[in-house]
Amino acid sequence: MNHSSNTSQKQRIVIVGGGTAGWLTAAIVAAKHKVAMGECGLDITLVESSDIPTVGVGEGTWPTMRNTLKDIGLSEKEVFRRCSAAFKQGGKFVNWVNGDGDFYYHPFTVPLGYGRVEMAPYVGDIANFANATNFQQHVCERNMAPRTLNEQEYSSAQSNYAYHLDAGAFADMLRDFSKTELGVKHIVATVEDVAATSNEHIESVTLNNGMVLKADLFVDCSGFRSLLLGETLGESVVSTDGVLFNNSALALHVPHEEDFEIKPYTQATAQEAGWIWDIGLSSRRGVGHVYSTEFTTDERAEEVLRQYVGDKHGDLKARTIRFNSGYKKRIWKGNCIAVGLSAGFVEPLEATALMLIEISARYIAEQMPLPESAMPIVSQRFNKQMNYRWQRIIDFLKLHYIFNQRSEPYWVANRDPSTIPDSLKEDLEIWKYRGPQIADFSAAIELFPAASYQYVLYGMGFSPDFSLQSHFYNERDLADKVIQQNQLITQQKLSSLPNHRDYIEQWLAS
Ligand SMILES: Cc1cc2nc3c(=O)[nH]c(=O)nc-3n(C[C@H](O)[C@H](O)[C@H](O)COP(=O)(O)OP(=O)(O)OC[C@H]3O[C@@H](n4cnc5c(N)ncnc54)[C@H](O)[C@@H]3O)c2cc1C
Repeated sequence: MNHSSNTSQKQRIVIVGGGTAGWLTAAIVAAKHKVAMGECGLDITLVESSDIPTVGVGEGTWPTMRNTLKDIGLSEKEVFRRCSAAFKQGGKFVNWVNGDGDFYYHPFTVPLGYGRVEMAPYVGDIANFANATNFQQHVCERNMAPRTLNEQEYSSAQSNYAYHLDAGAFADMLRDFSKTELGVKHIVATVEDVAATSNEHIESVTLNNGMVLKADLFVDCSGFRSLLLGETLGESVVSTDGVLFNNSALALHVPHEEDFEIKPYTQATAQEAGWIWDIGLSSRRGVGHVYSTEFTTDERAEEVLRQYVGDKHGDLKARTIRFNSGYKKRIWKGNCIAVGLSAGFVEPLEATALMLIEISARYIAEQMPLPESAMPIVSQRFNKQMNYRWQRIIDFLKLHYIFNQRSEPYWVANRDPSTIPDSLKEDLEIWKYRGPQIADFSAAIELFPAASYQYVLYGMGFSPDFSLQSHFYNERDLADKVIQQNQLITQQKLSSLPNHRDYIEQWLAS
């Protein structure tokens, strides 16, 4: 059967892959164009194999996911019900400095006074920056929800927040909603052959049920394999080898203990040759060890993970995932764009992958339908933006490693100056004298604001020498007021916000 014979003036998008990337892309594009109403110029088909499993991890999001889900038309309560979701208000990094129980937070809410007064020079102990300028760390340490039951769903008026979601359930929910509400066509079959007329143009994909699908745009969401962009069009990978060392992960689903709390943040605990993520859902925890096989063995990595979760979970089966850390040089090539793992992957330390999927899908939605003649321009612009974003992500992830004082070979190698990208070295050279400022991140496509860099850098104890510009820092009164105001806001939050688990249970019961 040749679907191209089904002539219409609509442009056809074929998405290969039904993991989170495939379904999020389908949902975002279909919702934006109101495909279900049938009047737009797009036709979207998603084909996924029932024989090739999804990666099944990826449970921490960015705050951007709130608007994404809202725009798709999903009720937040429904998302919580179906995906055993919980709130995420930031990341807590434990043992990243010297491994003796030290920790710092990267909260999602910016420091108080941000954009008005540079607070760092006025905070006595720089490592205490997040605590002195932001309430969210205090709220997280007490396992509180980001809002009260009186507030509307999706309301982030009190605190910026994201989600922890069951990855499998999330893709299933997006699939059901995309099919029933958004007009996305779904084919369960395996792509067996990809016909390309050049290394810039995919003609069609042939499925194991005999169907041949043609499209104006093919979206490669086939996961690490990158069937279309990588295998067929041969696009090369920009590797992060020598900068980010991790290439493996072991993942576990850990049942909750009795009387459990749900942590409203992702905890990343540094280990001898990697780090362990701990993500609280309402139904269980997702726990995994990300590590480098250059510095440890799989057996030792599993031992470390099992020590972390404790003996009582000794019967849980861990799943090993290998990855090549890096990203495709051209993520949109000809009539093929890769979204998700097929476009690239680096260790999930700041949960950047789903956010990049949201950005890519939104870009597709904004550009399509598109005459073929304009595709080279649009793809070139996209590639330029994505290259910049990937480089910024790599720099930001590396930042978490370079001020460690740990003695294990993995950590010593991680702080070796030869492993630090030049772009990050340049930033650090400036920040030595004044710390990261908003103007350093002025690109419209910037991902992490100066606040994120401040939380991580200062949290690790990096203290700029503010003396060269001391004449700028004559706002002690204002800064003291901000610190006092933060204490007041913190007290208000601590006395009004509910416990995270209680909130979810009561909200879902109402
Ligand atoms: C250890 C780890 C932890 C992570 N943690 C986070 C996190 O906390 N936050 C975050 O944002 N991201 C995280 N990620 C990334 C996140 O998991 C992925 O970005 C997300 O799941 C999207 O995956 P995907 O859809 O691209 O690929 P997959 O889930 O692998 O899906 C691939 C799809 O392609 C289909 N397919 C493949 N070949 C064919 C074929 N020939 N024919 C038809 N269909 C085919 C498969 O059936 C499947 O449906 C993590 C990743 C890893 C490895």
